[in-house]
Amino acid sequence: MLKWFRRKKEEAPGTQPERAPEKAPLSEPVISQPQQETKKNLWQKFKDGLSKTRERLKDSLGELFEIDRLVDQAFLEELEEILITADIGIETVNRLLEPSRKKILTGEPLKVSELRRSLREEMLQMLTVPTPPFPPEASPAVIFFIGVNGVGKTTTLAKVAWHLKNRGFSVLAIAADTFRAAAIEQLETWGNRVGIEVIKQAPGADPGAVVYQGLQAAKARGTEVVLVDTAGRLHTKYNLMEELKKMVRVADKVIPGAPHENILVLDATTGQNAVNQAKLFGEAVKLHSLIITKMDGTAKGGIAVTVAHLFKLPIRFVGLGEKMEDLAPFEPKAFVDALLP
Ligand SMILES: Nc1nc2c(ncn2[C@@H]2O[C@H](COP(=O)(O)OP(=O)(O)OP(=O)(O)O)[C@@H](O)[C@H]2O)c(=O)[nH]1
Repeated sequence: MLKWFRRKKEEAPGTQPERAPEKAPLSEPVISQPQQETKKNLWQKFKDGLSKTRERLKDSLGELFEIDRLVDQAFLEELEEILITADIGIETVNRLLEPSRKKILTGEPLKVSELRRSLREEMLQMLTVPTPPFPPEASPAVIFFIGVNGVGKTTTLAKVAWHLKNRGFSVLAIAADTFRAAAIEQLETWGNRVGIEVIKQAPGADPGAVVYQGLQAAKARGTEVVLVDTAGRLHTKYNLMEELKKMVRVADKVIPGAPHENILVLDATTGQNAVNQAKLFGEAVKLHSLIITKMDGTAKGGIAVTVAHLFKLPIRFVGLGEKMEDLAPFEPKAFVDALLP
């Protein structure tokens, strides 16, 4: 749990700063005592946040796994059903149980304890996707927050900004959801709370123009990380995707290679809908990673396994509440341990 975010280069011993620290906090150690405490709390939060999903799985799986007998077809079917109720999609469940099913089909004896081990291994493997450093190693690192309305994009952007700021990065946010006036206001409120600058224009302005202005500002100020809040709803799906593509083009024009990370934000409570959203946005722009929000309020946490499996994208963080500190880095092993009995 120690490597949430990559360390700032200037804080690594023996390396020269890329840029002189601008403010006092930048010279402070990355992990101070209170932050260690926060980490411990977050670790607990991560487990607590998954409790609804765990309870759903644990009770039924616990019962099923209780006696270490030989597994048969009926057992597999029951297991399949239980996994599906935690919102692990059918395709993913099939993949998770494939090695066990093969054994049964070929008449090879398979004990419950072996199946349990295999399920754990398969799930862990599915969730272990190569995860590049965060924030990306570019200066400024430009990160787009993408997703449909209400999934928690703005809140999550603020949480990430808060964590980055605590780790000494200079951060700027761009309010590129100009479709809804309230979205701009919401980001501004969060910006004040977190203590970061928010670049905005009037509601209805061209989001590409806001991105352009924001990135120019970041370049001029030497900001290290730029977080871009994008729209989740427009008049039509076509417009939404075209607008997103345009913002990407603008970003790349101002800072070649930007955006360096497009994070798709998904709401765990929407279950399988998340799969359609990932498909839709993935068709429009390259997605680099996922953040799954509202894990605290759902028994559908299994959706994390499904999206990681289907889209082979790393899950950066999970949202565990509405406050700034309610964001935890996603740890595949901890997730599997917390979920399976
Ligand atoms: N319980 C819980 N609530 C969350 C979490 N993340 C966000 N929320 C809440 O979800 C609601 C929607 O969050 P927003 O950040 O406004 O979502 P958005 O995707 O930016 O939505 P638009 O601005 O409408 O596009 C808010 O009430 C948040 O407080 C989370 O991890 N857990």
